[in-house]
Parts: sequence; structure tokens; C-alpha cells
Amino acid sequence: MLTYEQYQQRLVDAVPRLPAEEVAVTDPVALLGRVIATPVRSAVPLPGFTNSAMDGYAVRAADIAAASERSPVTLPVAGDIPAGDTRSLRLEPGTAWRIMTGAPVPDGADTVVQVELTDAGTEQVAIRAALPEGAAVRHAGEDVVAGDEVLPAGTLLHPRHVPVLASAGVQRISAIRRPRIAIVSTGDELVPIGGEAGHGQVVDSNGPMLAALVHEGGFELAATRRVGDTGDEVRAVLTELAADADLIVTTGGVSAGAFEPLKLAFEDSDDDFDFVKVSMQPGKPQGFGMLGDTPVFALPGNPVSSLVSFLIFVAPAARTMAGRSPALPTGTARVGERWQSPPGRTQFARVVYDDEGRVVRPVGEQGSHVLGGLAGSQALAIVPGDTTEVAVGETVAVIPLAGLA
Ligand SMILES: Nc1nc2c(c(=O)[nH]1)N[C@H]1C(S)=C(S)[C@@H](COP(=O)(O)OP(=O)(O)OC[C@H]3O[C@@H](n4cnc5c(N)ncnc54)[C@H](O)[C@@H]3O)O[C@H]1N2
Ligand code: MOO
Repeated sequence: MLTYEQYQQRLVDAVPRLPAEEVAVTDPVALLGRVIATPVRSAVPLPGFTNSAMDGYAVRAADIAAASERSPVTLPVAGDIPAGDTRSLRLEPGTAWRIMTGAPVPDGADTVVQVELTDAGTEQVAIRAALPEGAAVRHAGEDVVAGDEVLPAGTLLHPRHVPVLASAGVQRISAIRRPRIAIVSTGDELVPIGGEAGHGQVVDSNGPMLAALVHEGGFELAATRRVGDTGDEVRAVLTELAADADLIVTTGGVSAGAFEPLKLAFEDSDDDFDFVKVSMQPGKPQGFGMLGDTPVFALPGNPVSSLVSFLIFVAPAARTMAGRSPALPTGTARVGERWQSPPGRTQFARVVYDDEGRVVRPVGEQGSHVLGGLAGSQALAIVPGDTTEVAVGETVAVIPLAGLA
């Protein structure tokens, strides 16, 4: 049996890297989660013009050098400069302009006195403090000089990158698209979400769960489909989806039963498709192959197995396709309550944190079909295959189940 690390690496190596494309910056929300392929340089300096950091008065520091609480310096006020004022103004020595935060500092002024240090006059202003030259002035280009690299290649676009991207005076950037993932639930027993499951039937919960994981992982949903347990039907649907999707995920039909549709579709075909057993619990039976250029991940049908398989195999491969690092964010935690782990298989145990988020304990029954325990969990603890008993006080690696992107 393969270890999950070996199989994960095999998949990461096998998937294609998606090409970069030119995209407009006008909808930055649509760019979140995409990786920049070529560095973004600013076409403009930032700030674009020298402006005030305070509401107050633009002056020359030399003119207020003698000002103090006891003996304020009074200067005539030439007028108001609100934010958005596009005039090119000058400050005459021995005068002041009333100025607002973000408004252009007039030529000749080198300092802004915040209004709290004055009498707030409009015709003339009494200034009660001397200030060093440059106080409350934000100089053109002090943040970014035109031509500076503001976002290096490889940046995964996040809300914190949006302000500089919006302000850099560039119209288009080169970025890799988020993989478009199609999801196919297999099984004659499945009824669609919203439908009623009769005796022998179950609601297709994997399809919606995987669609939610696609969204949470920072990928795009290409399609969701349900197919019955025949190899021909599975083949036809996958072939159709491969024309549009970057990656296909199927669930069910990969174990040892008499009607395993993924195996029926691919096991004895000429396609490059492998079914393997991975020493992990849940998630032991796995399949992977390429339909043309489109990788197909055949995950086991048990819902918890499907979720774990998506996180451990699909997400790292899809992140790699998108130019991101394969590994999901992980952490460590201390064990607060003992539990057992199957011998010889890495266990991905459903756990919850204590109030401080440092200690975990198992939650619910650990069977691969247990939906309630899954819902109640906050993280997966990774227990190595040579551990059969996880003892209180040990440290375990954990994958938090929130914030997967
Ligand atoms: N003889 C053996 N039987 C099984 C083995 C084995 O090694 N030998 N492995 C077991 C393990 S481990 C797993 S995991 C499952 C994997 O089964 P399949 O991938 O073939 O999945 P199915 O048989 O189609 O379904 C399993 C289970 O999950 C339910 N299911 C399937 N799809 C959905 C869905 N979309 N939404 C909700 N629930 C779904 C299905 O009804 C079954 O209960 O095989 C074991 N058996
Ligand atoms: O691998 Mo199965 O997922 O153990 O239940």
C-alpha cells in the first residue's frame, strides 16, 4: 500500500500547470485566489502628489518656529484646499492655507499643523506649536516610485493586495486562473439534494459537499452531475465534462463491489487510469487518471472519506495547477483525550479544539459514514500509521477545517 504522502506527491507531479492569461484589474474580487504570473510594476508614484496627513493648515515650518502655547503665531489664511482640489496652488511666505486630509499641499508649504494645535480660524489662524519641517506631509512617491515592483510573480491575490493593484495605474495583469472543477457523484442509490430518500436510497450529499469544498478551497465549480452505476454512463459523462473542466472529481465506485462504475469504466481500458489502496483511514481506495489533459480524481463514496480525500489529494493537486503551494495550512495541537487509531494506516481523525484552540479531543464516532461527527468537528488530526493509541499530552499535526483557502 502507498502512504498518503507518496500518493499525494504522485498526483501533484501528474497534474498539468495551468497557463497564465491577461486579465483586467477592474474586478479585483474576481481575481482573489489567483496567482500573479509576471511581476506587477506601478506605472505611477504613490502617493501620486504631495498631500496632507491631517486636517489643519499648510505652512512653512520656518514661519511658525517661534510659536508656543503662551505666544501663538498668527498667519493670514489664503483659503481652503479640500480633498479633490485639482488647482495648482502656492503658499506665500508668512501665510497659511486651510487644508484637509488627502488634499494637495501647495507649493512652498513644507508642514501641516493639525487643527487641534490652532484656534481653527478661517480669516487668520493662531498656531500654538512649532513643528519640524515635513510634519503631517505625505510626499509624492514616498510609498512607491513609478516603475517599482509592487506585487512579485507568485503572489496569491488576497484582499490586502487590492489597494496597490487598484492604484498602480495598470489596466491588466497576467494571472493563472483558478482551476475549474467538475464534480460527479456516482451511485444508483442517490437522489438529488432536496429529494426524499426512499428505502435503499440516500441523498447525494457528496456532490454538494465537494462543491462547497471547491468554493472554500479557492477553486471554481465547473459542473455538478449525478450518474448511475454503469461504466458506459460514467465514461460518457466524464468525456463530456473533460472538454470544459480543468479537473474532475468523482465519488463512489472505487472499492471491491460487483458494480463499481469507475472501475468498470476505466480499470481494463487503454486509458492511463490507476486504482490504488492508500494506507489511510478514511480514504483507502483511490483512483486517478488523465482523460486527455484533464485529471480525474476518483474518490471513495463514503462522505467522510470523500471529504478527507478532497483535502489530502485533490486540493494539493488543484493548488499546484493554480501555481500555489500544494500544502494546505496545517498546525499542531496537544491531545486532551485519548483515542485509538487503526494499525498500519494514517488516521485522519475528526477532532474539536478546546476554548483556547490548542488542545484537541476526538468528536463523534470515527466511521467513514458518520455525518454528525463530521459536522461537529473543527479539524482533522493526522495520526501516523505506527500509532494505535493517541495518548493525552502528545502533539499531533492538525488540518483546520475552516479557512481552507
Ligand atoms: N469488500 C470491500 N468492501 C469495501 C472496501 C474494501 O476494501 N473491500 N473498502 C471500503 C472503504 S474503506 C470505502 S471508503 C468504501 C468506498 O466505496 P466506494 O468508493 O466504492 O463507494 P460506494 O460503494 O459507491 O459508496 C460507499 C458508501 O457511500 C455512500 N455514498 C456514495 N456516494 C454518495 C454520495 N454522493 N452522497 C452520499 N453518500 C454516498 C454509499 O451509499 C455507500 O454507503 O468501500 C468500502 N467497502
Ligand atoms: O477508506 Mo474507507 O474511506 O476507510 O472508509
